[in-house]
Amino acid sequence: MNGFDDPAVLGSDAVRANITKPSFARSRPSQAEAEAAVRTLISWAGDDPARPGLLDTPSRVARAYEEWFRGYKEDPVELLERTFDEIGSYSEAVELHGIRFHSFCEHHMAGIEGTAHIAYLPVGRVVGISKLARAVESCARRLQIQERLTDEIATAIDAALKPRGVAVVIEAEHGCMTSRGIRAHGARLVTRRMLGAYGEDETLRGEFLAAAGF
Ligand SMILES: Nc1nc2c(ncn2[C@@H]2O[C@H](COP(=O)(O)OP(=O)(O)OP(=O)(O)O)[C@@H](O)[C@H]2O)c(=O)[nH]1
Ligand SMILES: [Zn+2]
Repeated sequence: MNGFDDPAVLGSDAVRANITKPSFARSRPSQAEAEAAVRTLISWAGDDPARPGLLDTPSRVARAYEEWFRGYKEDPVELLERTFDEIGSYSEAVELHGIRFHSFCEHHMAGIEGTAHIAYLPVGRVVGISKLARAVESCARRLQIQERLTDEIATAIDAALKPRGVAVVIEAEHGCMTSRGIRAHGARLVTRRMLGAYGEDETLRGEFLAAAGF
């Protein structure tokens, strides 16, 4: 089983819709408005946005936001759709481990530093491995909670490749829990999404988790 035949088990249409390029980009404020907002936050933090060292900061922050939130301009499914079908009779798991990423939590806009591990069981085609890492980046460079990030990566792979199964595990440290609040340094959140055969086959799932270091 693959695709969206069973939304209760596999990635749902709602998740699929969320990871495509969002339509709210139409109402995007201007760069001048973004820079004014940064000046407001500098004042709120207690500093003077007019002092020389901070004069260029709003435009730098706006440029940094273009990078940090680049994911809103991308569609991870599109990135994954360039596939190769000359794979002989290969149908074993394809696994990519240790994909480092940087994201932002949607509650505090604090950094999330994490590592993703991915596996899928190809049916007649595979994707270039860099595209798996690009799909992680595309989903991560948005405001996220880790559970949804995990789900979106799995759903994107499932939608693009129609494999027999997809497994995604993410371990990450959340800045909102380490630099503020409870200050639980070193605490890591682990989330996983198992679709198709990975949801059904405990042995397969166990092999993947062991290879991912769990
Ligand atoms: N499940 C989940 N929770 C997250 C994630 N990122 C941040 N959070 C949590 O989101 C919650 C937001 O809770 P609130 O009580 O509204 O915010 P807060 O008062 O700043 O909470 P504290 O962090 O406990 O000070 C916090 O418990 C965060 O730890 C995530 O990716 N997944
Ligand atoms: Zn947070």
